[in-house]
Amino acid sequence: MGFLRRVAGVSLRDRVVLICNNGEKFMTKHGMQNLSVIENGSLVIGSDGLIKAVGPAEIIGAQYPEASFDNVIDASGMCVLPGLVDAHTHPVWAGDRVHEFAMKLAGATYMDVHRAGGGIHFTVEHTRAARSSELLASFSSRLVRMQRAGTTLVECKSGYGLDLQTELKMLEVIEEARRTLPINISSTYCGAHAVPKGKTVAETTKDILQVQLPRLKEQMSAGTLRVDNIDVFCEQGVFDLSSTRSILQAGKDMGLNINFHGDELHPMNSAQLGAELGALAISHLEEVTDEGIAAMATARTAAVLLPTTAYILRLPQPRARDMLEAGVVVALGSDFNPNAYCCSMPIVMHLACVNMRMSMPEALAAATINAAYALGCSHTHGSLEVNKHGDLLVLNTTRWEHLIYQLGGHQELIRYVVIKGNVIVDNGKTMDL
Ligand SMILES: N=CN[C@@H](CCC(=O)O)C(=O)O
Ligand SMILES: [Zn+2]
Repeated sequence: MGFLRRVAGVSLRDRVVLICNNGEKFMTKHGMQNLSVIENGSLVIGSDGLIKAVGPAEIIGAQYPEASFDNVIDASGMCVLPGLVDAHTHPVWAGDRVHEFAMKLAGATYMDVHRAGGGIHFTVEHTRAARSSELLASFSSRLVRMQRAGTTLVECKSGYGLDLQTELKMLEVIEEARRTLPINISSTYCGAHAVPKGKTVAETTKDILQVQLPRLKEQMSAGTLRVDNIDVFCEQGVFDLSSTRSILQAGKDMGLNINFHGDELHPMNSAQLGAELGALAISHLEEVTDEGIAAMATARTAAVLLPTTAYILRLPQPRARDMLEAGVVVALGSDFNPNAYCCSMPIVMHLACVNMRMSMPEALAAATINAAYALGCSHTHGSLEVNKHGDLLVLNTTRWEHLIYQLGGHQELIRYVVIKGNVIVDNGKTMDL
């Protein structure tokens, strides 16, 4: 047992929700409805932060006497889940947009605000002016909030720079957080988030292809920046299908995963384009067509659904049920951004269940294994299986469904958040349900 010299252990008398137990990289409808759960289980995390064993408590207990552990969590009467995965966020920015929330409540649409020079443009102005240290400070506190709500892996986009200098500043801030904070980060270049004021789509596309992406490539090759995904906001009045195609293809040629915004406010055939380009994921899809759904199912392109956006903007709900029936890999994201200010995946799952008609097991699979798949990380994250990261939540309840059922109750329900075997959040409270 040499490798177990410094072991963090979780010993349980109750339920461990594995999600899946057969090395699945994603789950479709049937699997999502039949999550793998062990009653009275135990789980062992090694000193390298990876899961070493998980199974019935008697078997694991015999293999690993408690004396071999640095840290033992007795989770009797509680339940254990994989850390939540947030597959879509815009968390690096300066300047909030609470004034625009008021405008939208009074009837303005998202595009009304955008065309009037607000929305993304407002945030770009403030983010360009902000120092890296300010961006890092606010970004870090948002990440801490996400961790407290159970997120252990989060996708983080750039996209409030729209010029080389600010896009790099944002990506460097994301990189710094990745190096210094426990939460796992998947980093996305989203230089095509909007067409900057005073520029055309053609000029912007040219700048991205000829200036921004080549510079990114240099920094990635030099090892100074790690970027995982490429994103474009494919939408009427933003990037059309042809500019979206050329930017995504160029990113793919650099080794980035395609993961973009599509079919949100208008049907754009984004889903078909993504499927054709081998996109790992497409987000939003409120306006996806039947053909788009079929194409995504065949290509195994994940649909990252964002219930907060449809809720806040009063959009039609994404067609989660049709996607699940068609065999699409459905994932969830918070879409945290100055328009949709939500750091909580438990709230996102609740909205997905009520507004998009997903069941609680479907929502949990969409916020764990399928969200990890959308980020190309489901071989290491998204379920409690041997050799995956020891990222998990311990809840103050025997029924994990409380995490979704109790709208906004996650702070009291989450007792521990563990990332790679380290306890990151310890709420030390007991509660009455
Ligand atoms: N739709 C485009 N992008 C974001 C909103 C960004 C913003 O409004 O700042 C989204 O996913 O909802
Ligand atoms: Zn977004």
